[in-house]
Amino acid sequence: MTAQILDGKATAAAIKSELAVRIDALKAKGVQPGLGTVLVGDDPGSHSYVRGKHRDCAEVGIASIQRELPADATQSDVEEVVRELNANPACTGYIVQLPLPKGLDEKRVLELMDPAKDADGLHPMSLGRLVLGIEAPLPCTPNGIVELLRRHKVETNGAHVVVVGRGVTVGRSIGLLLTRRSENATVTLTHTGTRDLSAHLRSADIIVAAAGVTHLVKPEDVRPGAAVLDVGVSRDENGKLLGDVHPGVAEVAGWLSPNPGGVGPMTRAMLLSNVVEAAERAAG
Ligand SMILES: Nc1nc2c(c(=O)[nH]1)N[C@@H](CN(C=O)c1ccc(C(=O)N[C@@H](CCC(=O)O)C(=O)O)cc1)CN2
Repeated sequence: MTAQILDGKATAAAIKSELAVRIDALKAKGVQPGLGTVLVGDDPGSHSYVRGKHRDCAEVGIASIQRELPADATQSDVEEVVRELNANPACTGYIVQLPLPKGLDEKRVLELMDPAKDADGLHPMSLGRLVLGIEAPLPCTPNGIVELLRRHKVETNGAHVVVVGRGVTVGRSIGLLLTRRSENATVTLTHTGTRDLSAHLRSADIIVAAAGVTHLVKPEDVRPGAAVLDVGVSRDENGKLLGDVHPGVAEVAGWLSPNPGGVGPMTRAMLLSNVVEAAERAAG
C-alpha cells in the first residue's frame, strides 16, 4: 500500500482563495483586517514562520503589523508591546510567536493579550471557551489538522485518534476539537511518559504525531490503512527538516500528511481564518 497524501499545501491554497473573497467583502464595508506578530529573539525557525505569516497576509489582503524584540528583551519589554497591540486599532488580531526565549513567562504574556484580538486561539479565555463549547478562535494547528482531514473526507466519526505529544500548541487542545459532536472521535493523548506507546499507536485509526522526536512513529506502529499526520519538527546536522514519522510509514498508512507540506501550511491558513473571523465578528 502507498498512502494517499493529505496535501496541506494545496488545501491551504484553496482556503486562502476562499478567505481572499471574504476579505474583499470586509474591505467593501470599510473594514481592513490587520495581523500583528510579536517575535522575540533570533531563533531562525521562528523568524521563518513569522515571515511566512506576513507573506500569507500580503497574498490575501490582510495588513501586517510586525513587532520584533531582541533575545535579551525583558518581561516588561514584551508586555509593553502586548499592551501597545491591545490598544492599536489597526491591529484586529495578533500572535506572540512561541516559544519565547528562556526566562520569559509565556503564560503571563498570553494572559495579558486582549482575548478579542487572540488570533492564535491560545489565550486562556479562548481555550476555556473551547472547553465549554462557546464560540472562540481555535488553536491553529489542531484546527488545521481537523480541516485537512475534513477536506480529504477522512472519517473522524467513531474513529480512535491517538495523539503523541502534550505541548500547548497541539497535543493539549486537539482532543477538545476532535471530540466535539461534529467530529465525534475518541481521543487518546500519549506523551513521553506513556508506557508501551507502540500498542496505543497500533490501535489507532488516526495518528497525530506532535512530539518533535525524529521518526518516532515507525511502520510497525501503524495499523494498515490508518491516517497518519506528521506534525513534529526536528532538524538534522545540516538543518534539514525531519518529521516524527518514519518514511517507511508511507507503505503502511492509508493517508499520510507530508512534512513539510502537510500540517504546517494548514497552521498558517487557520491563522488567517481566525483573523478574518474576528474582523467579521467586529464588523457585525
Ligand atoms: N504563536 C504560535 N507559535 C507557534 C505556533 C503557533 O501556532 N502559534 N506553531 C508552531 C510554529 N508555526 C507557527 O507559528 C508553524 C510551523 C510550521 C509552519 C510551516 O509552514 N512549515 C513548513 C515547513 C517550513 C520549514 O521548512 O521549516 C511546512 O510544514 O511545510 C508554519 C507555522 C510553533 N510556534
